[in-house]
Order: sequence, then C-alpha cells, then structure tokens
Amino acid sequence: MGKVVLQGVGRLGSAILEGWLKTGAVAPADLIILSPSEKPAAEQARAMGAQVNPPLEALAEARAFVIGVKPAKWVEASRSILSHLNRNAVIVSVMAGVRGETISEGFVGRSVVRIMPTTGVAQARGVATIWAADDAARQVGQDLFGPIAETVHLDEEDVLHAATAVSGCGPAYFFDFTRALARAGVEAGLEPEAAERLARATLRSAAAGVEGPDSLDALIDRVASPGGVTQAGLIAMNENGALNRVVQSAVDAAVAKSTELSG
Ligand SMILES: NC(=O)C1=CN([C@@H]2O[C@H](COP(=O)(O)OP(=O)(O)OC[C@H]3O[C@@H](n4cnc5c(N)ncnc54)[C@H](OP(=O)(O)O)[C@@H]3O)[C@@H](O)[C@H]2O)C=CC1
Ligand SMILES: O=C(O)[C@@H]1CCC=N1
Repeated sequence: MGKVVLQGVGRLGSAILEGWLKTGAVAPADLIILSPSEKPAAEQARAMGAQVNPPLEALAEARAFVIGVKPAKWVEASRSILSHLNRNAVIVSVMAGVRGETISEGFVGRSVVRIMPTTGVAQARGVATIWAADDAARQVGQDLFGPIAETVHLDEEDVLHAATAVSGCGPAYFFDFTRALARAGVEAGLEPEAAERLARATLRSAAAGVEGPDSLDALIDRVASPGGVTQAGLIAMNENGALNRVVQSAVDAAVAKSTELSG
C-alpha cells in the first residue's frame, strides 16, 4: 500500500485508526497521522511505530491521504500540507457531502475516492460505501476499507447522499431507537438499569439475526407469533404508516443536509 496519511483523529478518524491497528490493514510503520491535539488512538499508533505530526517532508512518500476533518475545515486543513504532498497521492475523503470534483480541484487535480463509513470500522465491523471517478482510486478505497468494513460500491456519486443518510448516519438512528425502547421499558415498569441492559442486548441479539440469509420479513415473522404480543406492538408502531413516515423524514432530512454540504 505504501504510506497512508490520516488527517484528523476525531470521532470517525479514531475509529478508522483503531480498525487499521486491529486488523493490520495498514502497517503502523506506514502510517502518518496529522492531529492538532493529542488523541488516544494516535498515541496507540505511535507506540506501534506510526509517525504522529512528523515534519511535513514525510508527506512526499504518501500513497494515500485520508481527509478525516469536518466538511467546513478541509480547505483550511489542506493549505499547509499541499505543497509537501506526493503528486500521485490518492485523496480519500470520508467527508459527508463534499463532491469529488471540488476536492480534486482543491488538491490540484489528484485522484479522489469518496468513502462513507460507519464508526463500526473501529471493530472491523463497519459498512463503507465507495465511489470514485477512476478505478485506481476506487481500488485504494477498497484496500483501505475492505479489511474493516463491508464495502458497497456506487457508480453514481449523487447516490452517496442517500448512502450517507441510510448508512453513515444509520448507527445513530439505531442507538436512538434503542434509547427510546429503554425509556418505554421504564414507563412500562422496568428499573432504568435493567431497561437499558435489555434494550442494548436486544439490539445485539437482533443484529446477530441479520448475519444470516433470511429476509427482513422472515426475521420479523419468526418473532411475531400470529395474534401474539409482538404483533400487537408492531401494529401500534406502524399505525397509519407512522414508522415508515418517521424513518423517511429522517432520511430525507439527512439527504437534504448532505446536499447542502455539497455546495
Ligand atoms: N462521525 C461519523 O460517524 C462519521 C463522520 N463522517 C465524516 O468524517 C469527518 C469527521 O467527522 P467526525 O469525526 O464526526 O468529526 P470530529 O469533529 O470528531 O473530528 C474532526 C477532527 O478533525 C481534526 N482537525 C481539525 N483541523 C485539523 C487539521 N488542520 N489537521 C488535522 N486534523 C484536524 C480535529 O482535531 P481536534 O480534535 O484536535 O480539534 C478533530 O479531531 C466529517 O467530514 C464527517 O462528515 C463520515 C461518516 C461517519
Ligand atoms: O453526522 C455527520 O455529519 C456525519 C456524516 C455521517 C455520519 N456522521
């Protein structure tokens, strides 16, 4: 793979770094980490042989440059490094919204691959949607994220907005639902600690169900005995299409925000 630069070790950057260290997808000796402040994941990488904030001349060897900063920060963050960065480095953007063409222009024509990962990459159990204008850049994205995520390749860049709304944001929706389930359990009489343990463990248990080949309909059917307790709950949850409506509004709002970020 060659040297890989990670710029930004925040919520997602640290998850990516943890995944790489866990799987060895990027050898620590090949890692160059740029971070304005000290981060535990970066310190762990340093202890394993990575370079953290080395003199910028080190970027001359970069094969890939991963932008892990916020969409509002990347232009400013690229300014000081640009003249040092290898001319052939592939730019790997995990930023929501920002278009590949815009990033390529900012990086003076370098190839760009856009990735939309989930934070599950930390446990090498992420999902990563990949889009690139050229196959070589796409392959760099696959090499970096394939070992830490299930990868889904897109042909159309515009569909990344939808992938972001469904997958990039998705873990937060499930955590929010789990919290609501725990709260409802408390209302129904459970102690708060028991309610949270049950809701979290149920999320893990349900996730194990989707590891198999069964359709979502079949998985639901297996839990919902005809005329039974689950069916009563599902009917209440879906009354007048309430669940579909609320999920659709979440996805639509996230697509709108991602589109806004694309300028
Ligand atoms: N969080 C998520 O689940 C996902 C996030 N993304 C994308 O990932 C990107 C990062 O998001 P997230 O991790 O949530 O945001 P965070 O704010 O947690 O992380 C951004 C990091 O960028 C660092 N940073 C700022 N300026 C520089 C610079 N000049 N050089 C190096 N590092 C810099 C900040 O450092 P410091 O802490 O020192 O200020 C911070 O740690 C965004 O573009 C977002 O769209 C995509 C998919 C999922
Ligand atoms: O909330 C965000 O903007 C980022 C992008 C997808 C998940 N987190």
